[in-house]
Amino acid sequence: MPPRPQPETDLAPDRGSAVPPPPPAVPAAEAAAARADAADGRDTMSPPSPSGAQGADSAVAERIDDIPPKPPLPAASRPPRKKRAPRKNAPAAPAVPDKPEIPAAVAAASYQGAAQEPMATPEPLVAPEPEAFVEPAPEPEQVILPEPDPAPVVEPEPASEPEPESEPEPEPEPVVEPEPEPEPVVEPEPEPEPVVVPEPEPEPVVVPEPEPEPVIEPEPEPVMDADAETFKEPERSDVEASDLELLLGDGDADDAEAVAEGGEPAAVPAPWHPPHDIAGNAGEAPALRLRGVTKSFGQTRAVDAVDLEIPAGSFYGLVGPNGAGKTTTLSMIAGLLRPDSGTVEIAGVDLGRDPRGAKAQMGVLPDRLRTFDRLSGRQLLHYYGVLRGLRPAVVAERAADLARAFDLTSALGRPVSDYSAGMTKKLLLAGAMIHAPRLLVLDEPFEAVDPVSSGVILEILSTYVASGGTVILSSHGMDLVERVCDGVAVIVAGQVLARGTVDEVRGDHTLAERFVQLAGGRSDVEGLEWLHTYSD
Ligand SMILES: Nc1ncnc2c1ncn2[C@@H]1O[C@H](COP(=O)(O)OP(=O)(O)OP(=O)(O)O)[C@@H](O)[C@H]1O
Repeated sequence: MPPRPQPETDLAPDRGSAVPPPPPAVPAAEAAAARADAADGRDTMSPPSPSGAQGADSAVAERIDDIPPKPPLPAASRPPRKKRAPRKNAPAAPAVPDKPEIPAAVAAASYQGAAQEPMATPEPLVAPEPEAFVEPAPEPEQVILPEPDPAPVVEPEPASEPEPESEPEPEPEPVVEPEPEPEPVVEPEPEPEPVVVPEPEPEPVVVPEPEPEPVIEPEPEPVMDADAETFKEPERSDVEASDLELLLGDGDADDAEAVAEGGEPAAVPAPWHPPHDIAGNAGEAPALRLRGVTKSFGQTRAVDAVDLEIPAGSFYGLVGPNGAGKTTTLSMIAGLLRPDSGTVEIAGVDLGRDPRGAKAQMGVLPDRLRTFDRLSGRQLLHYYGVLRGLRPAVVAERAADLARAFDLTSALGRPVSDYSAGMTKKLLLAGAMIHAPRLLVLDEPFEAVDPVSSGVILEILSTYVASGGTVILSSHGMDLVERVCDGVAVIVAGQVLARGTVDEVRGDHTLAERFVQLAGGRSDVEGLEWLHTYSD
């Protein structure tokens, strides 16, 4: 060990009373490390053991054994022991000679001096004179002498003094112990559990089939109890809502607009002489009768004085080129549009005068599949049925039957927005049928529907017609119309150019050929030669 300047003055008087053998010289680096440990308050004064630093650790471990066991801590929350880590790297142990036990007070005093003059030690190491080494050794013993027991026998007591040395060390550890205690409070890592719990939430989102009732109950009121004026509300709000409510309620969109603007609620019936398109029972009101129905959009006359009479139990087709006025005509039949002039009767009930009574006898598949598509298929069918005044149990039973017929059973729990176009069309067709109306008004019911489903729909409709129901549909499928319909009307530019039974209309041609004749033939395709030049 290097000479320690501070103890020299204190130990001079008693020097020689007990002089231990001089310790061997210590390399400068090790001595500096030892002093660094001393400056940190570490136990470098304890006699070096054969194992060096490990011996010091074992001594500390023995002291730790006297401390009551700590509660187990989670690895993550256990604080790092900063004071132990450097001790493992303490290099002084191997070369430090044996030293006598030194009381803690002396050690503290001597290391205080060392800490005050840390840079003075290297110089004595450069000149390792034996005299300098003799001085430090007696230092501890002569410090003991001033104490009550001068006899060297008392020196063993210093052996008991190390105990106080060991006491202060455990002190920091008890300080460490309380620290972990609060951490166990942090342990409640049950936090991840509540995080895991929310995962099941998506399931209740998928289950929301009890929702239909709360969703449906509020809205039927304005519809079922409505008179013509109440339809101003759906007009103001939502196009989709108004479509469905108008299909089921008392008025139509134009009624609402007219009433809101202070105009007349319905068109004045025009004089009309019924053309009997197809044979019906004498004296029985036709399922559908149009008299001079006209509708214009600005300068465009979409429907121009259309007359139709369709007996009950008919399967009737409305055909025509794009923009001919088919959808406009069907919309006026359904009550979605109010004619500019003319009248619409459903089973003898004037739609303009008694929209509620007329609509109660109709089921409508509108052209655009606008609906409440955030509902599931089952919810939407429930909505349709309850709005029609059916009891929920009846609705559920019929919905299951229709879904089975249209191969939608597995899709009933899914939102309608996720349906394909064909699935949506079949679902809305089921909704149009759920209240068993006398008349079905279907705008292109087979569009986007696969052949299998088309066959199913045709079978259902044929059975429906055979039992007395009436169907009027629009379609571009001439073959289909020719095959399944009893009567047909060809409408071009808003006017009916031909009507009657299918045989009457097609004559000696196919219905497609007759359609082309009436619609004006093929358009001019000249001038498109550039299409064959290919830009690449
Ligand atoms: N809301 C509207 N506003 C303005 N014009 C309209 C409106 N609805 C339809 N029309 C016009 O009325 C005419 C008839 O349209 P409609 O939809 O009834 O034809 P369509 O026979 O059903 O055609 P498609 O076979 O293509 O469905 C077209 O000229 C169309 O542009």
